Amino acid sequence: MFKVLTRNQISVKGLDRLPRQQYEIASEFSSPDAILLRSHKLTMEEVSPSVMAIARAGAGVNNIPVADCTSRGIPVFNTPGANANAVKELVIAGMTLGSRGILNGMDYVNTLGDMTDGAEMSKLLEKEKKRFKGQELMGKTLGVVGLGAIGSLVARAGLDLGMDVIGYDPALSVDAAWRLPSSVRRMENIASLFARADYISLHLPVLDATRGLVNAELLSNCKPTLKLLNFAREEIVDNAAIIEALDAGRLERYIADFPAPGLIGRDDVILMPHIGASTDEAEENCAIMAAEQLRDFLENGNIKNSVNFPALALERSEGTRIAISNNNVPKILGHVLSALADADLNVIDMLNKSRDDVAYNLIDVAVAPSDDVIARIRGIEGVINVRVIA
Ligand SMILES: NC(=O)c1ccc[n+]([C@@H]2O[C@H](COP(=O)([O-])OP(=O)(O)OC[C@H]3O[C@@H](n4cnc5c(N)ncnc54)[C@H](O)[C@@H]3O)[C@@H](O)[C@H]2O)c1
Ligand SMILES: O=C(O)CC[C@@H](O)C(=O)O
Repeated sequence: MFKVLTRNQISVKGLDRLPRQQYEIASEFSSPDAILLRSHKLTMEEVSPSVMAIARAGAGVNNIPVADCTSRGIPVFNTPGANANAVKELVIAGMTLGSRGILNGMDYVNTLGDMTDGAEMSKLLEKEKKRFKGQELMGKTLGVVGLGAIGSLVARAGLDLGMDVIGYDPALSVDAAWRLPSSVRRMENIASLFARADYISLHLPVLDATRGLVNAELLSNCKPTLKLLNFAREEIVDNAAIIEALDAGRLERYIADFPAPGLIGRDDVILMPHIGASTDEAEENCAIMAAEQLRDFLENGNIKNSVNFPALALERSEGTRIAISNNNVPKILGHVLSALADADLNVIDMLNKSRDDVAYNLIDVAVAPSDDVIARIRGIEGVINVRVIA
């Protein structure tokens, strides 16, 4: 029986992918095998020694101490693309909310609740509506920073709305480049994008390199009519610089999924309570993907969509599987294979891959290894953890 500790509300459709005959799921366990979470800020103190894997039902993993997990040999999974459409749709809403007097107009209408004369109301609305005039998106330039799962959908939506779309992504994967419409013009640097765009939408992860990326310098070189949308993460923008640019008339509007003190209550700021991925569909997609990835790891040792371990999948063969994480240095696999050979254990199939400082191996042996062999493998210098999968 595997024990899966949940943090946050995880869609039942996802949890149903973990059959209850094999999985216990609860929000309290003293020794869980895995953790399944969303935005909960996880600390290493919460990751007991029994934890073998952590799955994030979502894209961003900045709430998980990934480097510490790597050094403990714990793969961290996420669900790339599973909530991308939900975010894209909210970005489109953000662009229209930022361009038209929709929110103020609705607020105004709600002040008329005491009027009883419909004809009088129509007359008044026709007179007042000029206060809520806005601009169209068609023909404007949309800059997309980060052209991955969400950014590429936003870029495509911009084109569909008749916008010129420019993009910046210094680490674009080959797959993401293939997904991108050819009419999206790639900018050499983020400053060029900021200088040209009427709307900018951020879709990049928080990393050391992206923390505070949108700062006073970038905002000093944009159009004063710029509408900046942040549905990525709060940490990517310098909120003080945003407020300063708005106050100085160097930025027209900030539309974000991350409220913070100082931003709330301003006419030129539209804030949402981190609801980019809050749709039935996205929550289900993320939970299903996270649960399936977790299950394949726990039952077979396979790894898909990990942010710190290599992707690796080996068909199950007869025999017993041994999963080994080790430091990515030479000779460790050789020592492991010697330990197996010395115990007369025949290797049926195996796969070994590395990513940065960590290597991961799946080795299928004909006969179940003894505790002594496993102890010997565990004792090899550089081996992080060893798991026998029946
Ligand atoms: N508001 C929400 O609820 C919500 C929902 C989903 C994702 N997100 C956030 O959006 C981010 C992006 O999600 P995704 O699914 O598109 O991820 P993704 O991994 O598919 O795409 C991220 C892209 O950002 C690029 N990138 C990295 N560093 C960059 C830099 N310095 N400048 C420009 N681009 C850079 C990467 O190369 C990649 O193509 C997530 O990391 C998460 O923080 C927020
Ligand atoms: O789980 C959520 O609601 C937010 C998820 C989102 O921020 C993400 O990074 O995928």
